[in-house]
Amino acid sequence: MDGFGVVIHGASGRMGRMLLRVVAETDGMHLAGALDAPGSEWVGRDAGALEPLAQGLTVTDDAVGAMARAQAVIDFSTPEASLEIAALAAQARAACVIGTTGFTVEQERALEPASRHCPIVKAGNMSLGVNLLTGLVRQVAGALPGWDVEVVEAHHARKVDAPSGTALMLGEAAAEGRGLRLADVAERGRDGITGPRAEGAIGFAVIRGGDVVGEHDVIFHAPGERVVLRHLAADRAIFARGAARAAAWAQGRAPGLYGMDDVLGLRTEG
Ligand SMILES: NC(=O)C1=CN([C@@H]2O[C@H](COP(=O)(O)OP(=O)(O)OC[C@H]3O[C@@H](n4cnc5c(N)ncnc54)[C@H](OP(=O)(O)O)[C@@H]3O)[C@@H](O)[C@H]2O)C=CC1
Ligand SMILES: O=C(O)C1=N[C@H](C(=O)O)C[C@H](O)C1
Repeated sequence: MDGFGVVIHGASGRMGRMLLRVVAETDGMHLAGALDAPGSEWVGRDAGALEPLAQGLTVTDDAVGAMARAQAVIDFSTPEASLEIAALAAQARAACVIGTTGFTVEQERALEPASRHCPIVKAGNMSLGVNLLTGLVRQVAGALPGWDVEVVEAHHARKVDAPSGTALMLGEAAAEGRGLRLADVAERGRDGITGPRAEGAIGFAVIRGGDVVGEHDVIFHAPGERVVLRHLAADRAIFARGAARAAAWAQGRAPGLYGMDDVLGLRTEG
C-alpha cells in the first residue's frame, strides 16, 4: 500500500464521501479506515457503497482500532465527535486534521491537551482560495479603517451551524487587520428595532437553501462606494484536497495546533 494511512472520520457524510475518493486518489497516502457514528446504518457495510474507490474497506465505529492502523485522521463530523477523535489521535501520536465547524469557545479550548501530543491542523475552510482571501481581507480591513465590514455567506439547506466557519475566519481576519478581537465587534444577528449600525462593527448575514456548496462575500462599505471580496465554492473536492494536503504536511510535524495558513505557507507574522 502506498504511503501513510489515513482514517476518514464522518465517512458517510457529504465531506466524508468526498474524502474517501480524494485520499484514495492521492499519491503518498492510502485509506486506512472509514469511521462513522456509533449506531450509523453504514457501520459494518462496505465503504464502496459510499465511494467506489473505497471498495474493500468496511465502515466501522471502532475508533480505537482504526486509529491503531493509521498515521493520520481527517475529521469532518460534529464538534463533539471531533474532540473525541482528537484525543484518540493524541494517544496514537497520529496527525489530526479537523475541518468540522461550529465549535464553541470552550470546545476550541478543549483541543489544547490533544495538541500537546500530536499535530492538529484545524481550519473552518481548507480551500486554497479562501485561505488566500483571508490574507486579502486582513490587508483591506487595515487599509480601510473607517469602512463598515459585512460578511455574507450562503450554504445548502442541510448545514447546521451559523455563521459558517469560513465567515468567522474572514471576520477574524478583518478584526485582526484593525488590531481588534472579533468577539468585541461582531454583530451576529439583527432582528426587530436594532438601532443604527454600531461604529466599527463587523456584521454577519446568513443565507440557507438548496444545494449551495459555499459562498462568501466580505463587503467594505463607505459613503458612495463598496469593495467586495468574494469566494464561490462549486465542488467539495476543493476542501477535501486541502485536508489531504494538511494530513501530508503534518507527517513528522511537532505536536501543536496549526492552521491552513501554516500548511500553505501563508502565515504572516505580527
Ligand atoms: N473546513 C472545511 O473546509 C469544511 C468544513 N465543513 C464542515 O464539516 C462538517 C461536516 O460537514 P458535512 O460533511 O457536510 O456534514 P454531514 O452531516 O454530511 O456529515 C457528518 C458526518 O459525521 C458523522 N458523525 C456524526 N457523529 C459522529 C461520531 N460520533 N463519530 C463519527 N462520525 C460521526 C455523521 O454520521 P451520521 O449521519 O450517522 O450522524 C456524518 O456521516 C461540518 O461542520 C461542516 O461545516 C464542510 C465542508 C468544508
Ligand atoms: O457545511 C458546509 O458545507 C461548509 N462548511 C464550512 C464552513 O462552515 O464554512 C466550509 C464550506 O463553506 C462548506
